[in-house]
Amino acid sequence: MKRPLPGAAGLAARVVPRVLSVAGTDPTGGAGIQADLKSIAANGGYGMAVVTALVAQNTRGVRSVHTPPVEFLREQLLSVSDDVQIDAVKVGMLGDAAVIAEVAGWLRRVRPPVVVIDPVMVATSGDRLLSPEAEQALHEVLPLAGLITPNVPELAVLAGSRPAGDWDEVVRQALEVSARWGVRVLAKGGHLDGGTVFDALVDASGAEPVRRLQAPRVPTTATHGTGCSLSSAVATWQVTTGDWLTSIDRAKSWLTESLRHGEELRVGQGHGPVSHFAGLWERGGLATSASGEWWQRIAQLRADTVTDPFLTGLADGTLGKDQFVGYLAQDTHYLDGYAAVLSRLARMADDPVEQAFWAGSAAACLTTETALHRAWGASSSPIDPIGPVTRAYLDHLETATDAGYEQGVAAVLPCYWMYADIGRQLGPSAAGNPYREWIDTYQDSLFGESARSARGIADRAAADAEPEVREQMWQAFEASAQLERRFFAAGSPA
Ligand SMILES: Nc1ncnc2c1ncn2[C@@H]1O[C@H](COP(=O)(O)OP(=O)(O)OP(=O)(O)O)[C@@H](O)[C@H]1O
Ligand SMILES: Cc1ncc(COP(=O)(O)O)c(N)n1
Repeated sequence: MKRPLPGAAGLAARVVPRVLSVAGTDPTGGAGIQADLKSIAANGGYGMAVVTALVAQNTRGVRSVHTPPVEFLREQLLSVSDDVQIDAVKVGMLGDAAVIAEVAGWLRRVRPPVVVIDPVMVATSGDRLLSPEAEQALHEVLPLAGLITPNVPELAVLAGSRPAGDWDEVVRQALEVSARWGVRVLAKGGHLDGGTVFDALVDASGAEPVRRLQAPRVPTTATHGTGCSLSSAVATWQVTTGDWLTSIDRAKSWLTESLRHGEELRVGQGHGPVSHFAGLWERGGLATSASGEWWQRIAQLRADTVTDPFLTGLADGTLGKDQFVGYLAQDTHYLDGYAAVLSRLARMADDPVEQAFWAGSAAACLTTETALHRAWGASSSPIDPIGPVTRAYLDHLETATDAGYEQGVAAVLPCYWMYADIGRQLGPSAAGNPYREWIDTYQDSLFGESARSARGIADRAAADAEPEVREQMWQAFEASAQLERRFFAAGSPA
């Protein structure tokens, strides 16, 4: 079953896959359950974990393994499945035959929609994580998977052969394993040499049995837990994409990026972990978005604004012409004053990009928007006197900007953002709507882009501001949002 892609659903909330890792532990956080939880989160999922074995290990090797009684494993598995709807399961270290039997029984009963099994046998350090007697017991669990992800030595054990020396042999063994166990195989080539790492998705019963993937080999010692991290990422993606090759491709792009940053973590003296969130940190930073929080806090006000009779009348074209012209006259006063404040911000900004943005916005106010007003017969130097709400709004913008650049930036933001949001919510206007041009101006993608830039500037200013100034920014933002709402209400049909 396909679920909508995260982020692709427009206004709908993003679907967060609920992914369970059934695996062993690594107290240094690079492999096993600790890596799985990071990988699931980094790939957009909600991670859960059932521990099969407690492993005293670090980046250099394994000291000892403690396996809790299988009754307790059963309790953990049932605690999750009795309460939570599980979208995907990743199975890692199983350790011994009794654990394999327990997990296989649970999988047969619960039948999670996505199951990825990483047949963990030996750690990167060379230590065994599956007793040799238990290799046979894997027969019971592997066919329950949608995908298994052996590395070169694990594939050889499953194929009953010697470890493959080259890529063709890896693919031959993967075909054999896929046919014998009736399961899809992601054969991983990380253990082979060469500047490119190969992996192959092999399904002996498929129309295209072998699909190859390749990626540049990252020159790094930080490869501890790559297998764990990859299989969890694939399980997470499979919930939303519904296509194994796409899921593997996305997981691998993320893993390659995470491998590139692993050594920066400086964890341990052996094979260190990959940096699961490096890409996210780089793209999103660590700062929370102040504007995002402010936007949430004015949710009710925004809802009241879009349902104001003035705006609903505009949207369906039933608003009286006089009312609209009266509104435009006030808006012309407003835009004059707003452009003056934006020009002040351009002079106050330290950053040349911000200076140019405010100056460009001021110019756009005076040209594009006043042209729209003129087309509607409202004079560019209106005769209608300035109304009390317009006066109050402009006074507020000036006062906020007197207090400082940060406060001024926060005060001008609602005009960008609420208009862009209103334009988006009103949707494409009907062909016969007399107010079509006005609505379309605010739906323009350039307007949305300006709103995003203004937001970015406000967030940067807030991130660097002292708490007291940040609080004043919020107050300036909220007061402007209130005045936006009152501005529309002033134009509403009596
Ligand atoms: N140096 C590297 N550069 C880029 N990709 C790599 C590198 N090492 C491993 N990979 C990729 O990481 C994934 C896991 O590969 P590998 O064959 O090492 O599995 P594994 O042995 O189970 O991992 P682990 O190191 O956790 O035991 C594969 O997709 C592989 O292509
Ligand atoms: C609990 C546990 N599970 C799996 C691995 C394999 O990971 P790697 O081969 O990268 O060390 C591990 N070391 N520990």
